[in-house]
Amino acid sequence: MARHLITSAIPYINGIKHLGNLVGSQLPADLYARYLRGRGHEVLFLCATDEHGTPAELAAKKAGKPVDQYCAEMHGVQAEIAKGFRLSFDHFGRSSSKQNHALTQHFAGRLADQGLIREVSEKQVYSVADARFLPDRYIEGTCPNCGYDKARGDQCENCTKQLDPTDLINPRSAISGSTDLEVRETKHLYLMQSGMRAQLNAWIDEKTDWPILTTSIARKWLNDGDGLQDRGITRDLHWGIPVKRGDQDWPGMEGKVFYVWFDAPIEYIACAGEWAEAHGLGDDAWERWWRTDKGAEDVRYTQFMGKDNVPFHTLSFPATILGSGEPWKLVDYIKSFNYLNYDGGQFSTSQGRGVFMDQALDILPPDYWRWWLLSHAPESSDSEFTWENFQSSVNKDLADVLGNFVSRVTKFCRSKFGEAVPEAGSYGPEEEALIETITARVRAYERSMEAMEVRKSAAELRGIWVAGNEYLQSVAPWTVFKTDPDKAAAQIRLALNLVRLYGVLSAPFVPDAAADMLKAMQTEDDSWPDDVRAALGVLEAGHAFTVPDVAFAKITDEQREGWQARFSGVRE
Ligand SMILES: Nc1ncnc2c1ncn2[C@@H]1O[C@H](COP(=O)(O)OP(=O)(O)OP(=O)(O)O)[C@@H](O)[C@H]1O
Ligand SMILES: [Zn+2]
Repeated sequence: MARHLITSAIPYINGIKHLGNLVGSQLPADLYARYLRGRGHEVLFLCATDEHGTPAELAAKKAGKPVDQYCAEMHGVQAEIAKGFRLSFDHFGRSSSKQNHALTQHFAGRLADQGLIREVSEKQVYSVADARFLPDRYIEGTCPNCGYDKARGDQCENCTKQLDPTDLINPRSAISGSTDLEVRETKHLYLMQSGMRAQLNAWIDEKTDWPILTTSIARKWLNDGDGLQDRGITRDLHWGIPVKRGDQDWPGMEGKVFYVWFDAPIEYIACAGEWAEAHGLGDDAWERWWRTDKGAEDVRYTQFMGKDNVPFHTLSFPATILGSGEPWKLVDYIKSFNYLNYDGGQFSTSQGRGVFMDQALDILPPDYWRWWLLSHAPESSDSEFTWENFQSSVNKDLADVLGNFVSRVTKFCRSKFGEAVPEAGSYGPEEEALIETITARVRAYERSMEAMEVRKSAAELRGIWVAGNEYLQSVAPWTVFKTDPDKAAAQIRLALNLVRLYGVLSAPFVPDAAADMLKAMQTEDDSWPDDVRAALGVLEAGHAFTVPDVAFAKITDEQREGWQARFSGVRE
């Protein structure tokens, strides 16, 4: 038994996530966590909401709520939807937790002690009417490039040009509209990442088994142009973690908070602390996952994320950890994803384009989405969601192959032998061949899952389902029954055991259907088939079962067309 720490990129708080976000982080992390638990490993699977920064403040303002209340509510919404998708987090935390406040301040203090923080004096726009500095999105004005009059301080949405707030013509406060603005000096802390370039390069070079997507993005940021740059870790904002040096005040930094990119990954650690607290456990319970001096040497830590998050996880967060000089656990494997696109364009939260997690659950149960998304995960390149593909994959794989197998076997048995595993007959060459095929396929499935090759794992699992169907098709117990009922009984005995096996193997992908299969087989034995032959004998003659309800209804053309129309515009 090994110990696995698994984290998914933490979703930003300002809205409900779309299916791209889901398949790019939380869902494959859940697949892996469920698989490893199924194999008997000890797993701690963590996720949280990423709550600080200007977008959260602005979204709260738009909703007419105080930002802390807005974040608490949105955390509740995201937690509920995560449950709806059966995401099996051991804890779903919040980057605004007291644990993250303390740890973020602790890391900043350590980095300063190690000489890795410097103070920088910058010019920033200050609003006299609002009595505050106005970072990026808080300031609007006319774009110097294209003349668009609602350009933001960080970027013009019209011409996409990256801007500095001081570039804007006729700038005004996005909070009050005031034009009583002036440029003032303000001091910020910078993390001296540039000095850690060689150390980070050497660390990335060790990671020969990481996805190319991960290491190529890391190397680009490390080495392109002037190479990895120092980065500001503080902001002139109200909402965030107050700047402190450990538990001490930081002279000159009064009223400032840490920049969200700095505190968000530290939440991976803090979340373990939240988990321990939620379970009434002490510090040693979470430290044995995170501190190599306190029991975490044998932990394997895997992170899941979309490609835009890779630089922070390969460089900035490791710089924080390594720079602290303390024995914190470093990530062992980063599984990154390309993007899932939506029907000829991109998913977009800001534009409300695509299907969002709450809407998806509104129209179909989680297994349908989980299966399609995972079996089409954007691994080697971007992939695309289309309603046609969704309909045909779900109907073929889940209804025609898996659902049909379960239903045919159980119904046939009920009508010919009754609702218990039949006793007569013995296995012949076809059964032996099937056991061999399934054994080989289960081993291949395990290899793909261990390598976190999501699409390949889905294909292997589908292959295991197909093998059962092909067996049934070729031995045709319904025909055999007429001349040799004992032989048909043996065939059905094996097939019923396959239903249980499918329940065990399919659980990481389609947990609800898997649970239904085990329930119908009236067994709680969900142990992993290390020995497939033995696993196919778990349900002995006489063991009672029930015929499950239709596990997967087919998606009709009418449904598809309706959803296609409903999700073609933008979310209001
Ligand atoms: N279209 C996509 N396909 C796959 N993964 C995605 C996609 N868009 C975002 N992600 C990933 O989803 C995870 C959660 O994203 P986050 O909440 O930070 O939103 P985001 O990256 O700002 O996305 P968006 O801009 O669409 O809201 C991140 O790991 C991100 O890389
Ligand atoms: Zn412009």
